Amino acid sequence: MADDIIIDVAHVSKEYRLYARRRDKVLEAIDPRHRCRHTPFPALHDISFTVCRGESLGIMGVNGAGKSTLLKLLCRVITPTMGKVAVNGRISALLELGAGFHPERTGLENLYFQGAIQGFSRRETEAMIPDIVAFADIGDFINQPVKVYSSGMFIRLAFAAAVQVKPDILIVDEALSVGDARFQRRCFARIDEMRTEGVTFLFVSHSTEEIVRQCNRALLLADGEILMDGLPRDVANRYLDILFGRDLAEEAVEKAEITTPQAISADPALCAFLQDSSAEDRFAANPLYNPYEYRWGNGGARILDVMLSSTGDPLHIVAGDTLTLHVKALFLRDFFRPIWGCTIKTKDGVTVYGTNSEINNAQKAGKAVTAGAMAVSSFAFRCDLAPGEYFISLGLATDAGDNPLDRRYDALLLVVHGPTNFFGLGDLHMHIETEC
Ligand SMILES: Nc1ncnc2c1ncn2[C@@H]1O[C@H](COP(=O)(O)OP(=O)(O)OP(=O)(O)O)[C@@H](O)[C@H]1O
Repeated sequence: MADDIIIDVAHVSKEYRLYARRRDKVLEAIDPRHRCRHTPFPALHDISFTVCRGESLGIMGVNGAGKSTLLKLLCRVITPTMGKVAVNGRISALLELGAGFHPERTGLENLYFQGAIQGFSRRETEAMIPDIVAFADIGDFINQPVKVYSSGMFIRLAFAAAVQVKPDILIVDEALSVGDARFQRRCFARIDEMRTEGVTFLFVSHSTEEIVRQCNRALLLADGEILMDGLPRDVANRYLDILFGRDLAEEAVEKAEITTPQAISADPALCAFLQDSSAEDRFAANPLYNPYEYRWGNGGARILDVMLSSTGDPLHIVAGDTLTLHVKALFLRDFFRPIWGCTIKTKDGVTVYGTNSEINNAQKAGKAVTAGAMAVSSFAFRCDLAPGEYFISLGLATDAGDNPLDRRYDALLLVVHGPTNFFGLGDLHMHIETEC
């Protein structure tokens, strides 16, 4: 294995055995005449990838895709049916909640026990314990049997122990999500420190945003195979695609009899925008357009065009300008209450703000439409963002629980210029007063 490769998974398959009845498993184990009383279930099929030292790899996939199986193979909790897993370093894993903790033993006793399992002497474990206890911050519960812990306490202790043993590879499953927000923030801050120290990080999460934020590479698993290996944002988009489908109905556009909105405006550019009844997609001609947008939806409607107006110069947006995004869509079916949405994210995927006509109580935006209707919704806001680059996503959905009609993720790039008198992402217009 090359020096910088810390994990090498080569043609790995994992087959579980499913038994119709519990006694079949026992019979199979003890009696050679009953050797085949199971149905094989392939959880992973011919998986190959390598991870380099210092990489942060996110793993996504729907329930049952094989994520936990893969992590268990890496941690040697289970062995592959075929193929080879090579790991070149110490792994610390936070897999299933409290895995490895004995319920009848106290937190402290479990720490000594785990230390011994990991190959530390009692003295070494003793030296680590004050830091573990301080990080876990569960007070006197450290002396209580872990069976009385809440799931949050469990994960606090498990995480504190996992990071204290100075691993080369830290593996975190969904487990962290049971910790409260403050603890999660401390965990991710600690993970950040470890990553800058060169620790390799493997992270399974259903939160695409968290993976985009924490990882520099991502794998997408589907039905036990690697469907995609790439940049977290691209992989996250593909994952959302699997979750919600992507079947825009091109032919329906041709069939629709189009009616344009009646709105008029004093602004000639806006007037032209409103009256344009073409069913053509005009995004590519917009100066804000991001050609790497990710689009998906069930084709019930199409977001065709967008126009940005501003109290300042729409081509040079300055923090504090009031902006309006006019979004035009063509509906290809009747909808009782379409929901128009808009989200603003940083370039690395952190949502700064998102809303839609439903939660925003914008009754007029959500009024019924018939097939062939073109409608324009406007999203007006004061752009109190820090100078920087942001992606705007637009979406149309219904409250009927179907897939979104059309979603255009990161469709526009908004560049905000300064100056400002704050730091952070958004201007809260803080007022500072001092009395002496
Ligand atoms: N011990 C087992 N015996 C039989 N089948 C199993 C076993 N463990 C997992 N499986 C099956 O293997 C498949 C992959 O499971 P795995 O837990 O790896 O998926 P996952 O992607 O982690 O899912 P989730 O997001 O729900 O945690 C699933 O269909 C699951 O039912």
